[in-house]
Amino acid sequence: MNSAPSQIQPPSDQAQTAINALREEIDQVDRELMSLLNQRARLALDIGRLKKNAGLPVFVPERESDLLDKLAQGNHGPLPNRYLVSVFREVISACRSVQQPLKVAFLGPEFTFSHQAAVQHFGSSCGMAPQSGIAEVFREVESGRCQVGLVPVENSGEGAVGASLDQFMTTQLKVCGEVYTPINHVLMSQGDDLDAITTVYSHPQALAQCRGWLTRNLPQARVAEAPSTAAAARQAAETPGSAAIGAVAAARHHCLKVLAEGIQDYTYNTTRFLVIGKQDVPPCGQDKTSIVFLTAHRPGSLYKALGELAELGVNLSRIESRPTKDRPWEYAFFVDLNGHRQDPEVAQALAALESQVERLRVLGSFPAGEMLS
Ligand SMILES: O=C(O)C(=O)C[C@]1(C(=O)O)C=C[C@@H](O)C=C1
Repeated sequence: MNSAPSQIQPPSDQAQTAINALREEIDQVDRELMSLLNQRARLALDIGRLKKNAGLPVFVPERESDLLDKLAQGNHGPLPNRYLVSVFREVISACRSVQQPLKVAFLGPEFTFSHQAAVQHFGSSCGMAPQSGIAEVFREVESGRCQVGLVPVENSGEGAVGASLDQFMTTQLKVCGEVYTPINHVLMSQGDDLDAITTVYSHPQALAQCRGWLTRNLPQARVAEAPSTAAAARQAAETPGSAAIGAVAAARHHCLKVLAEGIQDYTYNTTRFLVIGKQDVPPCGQDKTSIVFLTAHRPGSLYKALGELAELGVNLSRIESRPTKDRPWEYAFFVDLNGHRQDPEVAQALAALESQVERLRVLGSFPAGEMLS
């Protein structure tokens, strides 16, 4: 894999002069941006003082979502919306932090895809609080030690994350956001020779997602399960002749070489996370609502329940069943629907649904996440 360093020819004097002139213009733009960013931070500080006096939370998901939507709609390039939105997420993150740093609980350790999702959504000017399990993420937010948490709820290939659904059955926390994170697995190692790799470490789910690639490209290697993709990266950094599968951030953190990227068997491999917190989020116009309900053990009860939503033209984006645990062979149904609980047709549908089911809880209405690919 070693290739000779390419010979970079020095630019002509004319090209160098033009580059220098453009760099001076960039310096000027950067000075203006800095001044504007500080002006924006001062405005955020003013808002922060007013919110504090009124007892309002620093984090306002619907405003952040609306602001990013408006910027994306008004953007005429050349920066693609994806890049523009991630720059502004960082700007908002910094302006939020000058008011009060947000503490985010997520399923740790650092440099896993959950960590990546937390940074993607909240920006890097936050206190990141990695937890040892999904239940611990809920406890951190319930106790107030963290204002928000982020938990995985489903993967495009592997389906539902049961441990998160179980927590939603009993918690009083609300869903206040949604994040889609592309899971782009890389193979990382100290060396750069694929043939010399004898062991590949990773989390069982990551190994399962890359099984086909491993069979084709590393038939000689044994696979070894690790508690997380980040732990696998650490193990690869400590074990010569081994490799790990995980996020590129873990490779960077452990100074490992990325030998192959996007090695998951299905190119569309995305995990959906939910943001949990204590606040009710008002509508932003692009909302979803998560609910959970139990139906009576009678023929047609689920059919009737869903019929109420269909009658009012409410679109469902997901339905999932999960054993209730307290009564054997009884199930809770998790449904996500388009719209906010305050939208008249959603409010009407939820009231009608309530009359058909044994127990209904609205987990929260929140700005719909953007599906990145
Ligand atoms: O609008 C607010 O409430 C702000 O505090 C400003 C701001 C921003 O930077 O735009 C920061 C944090 C909030 O979550 C939403 C928006």
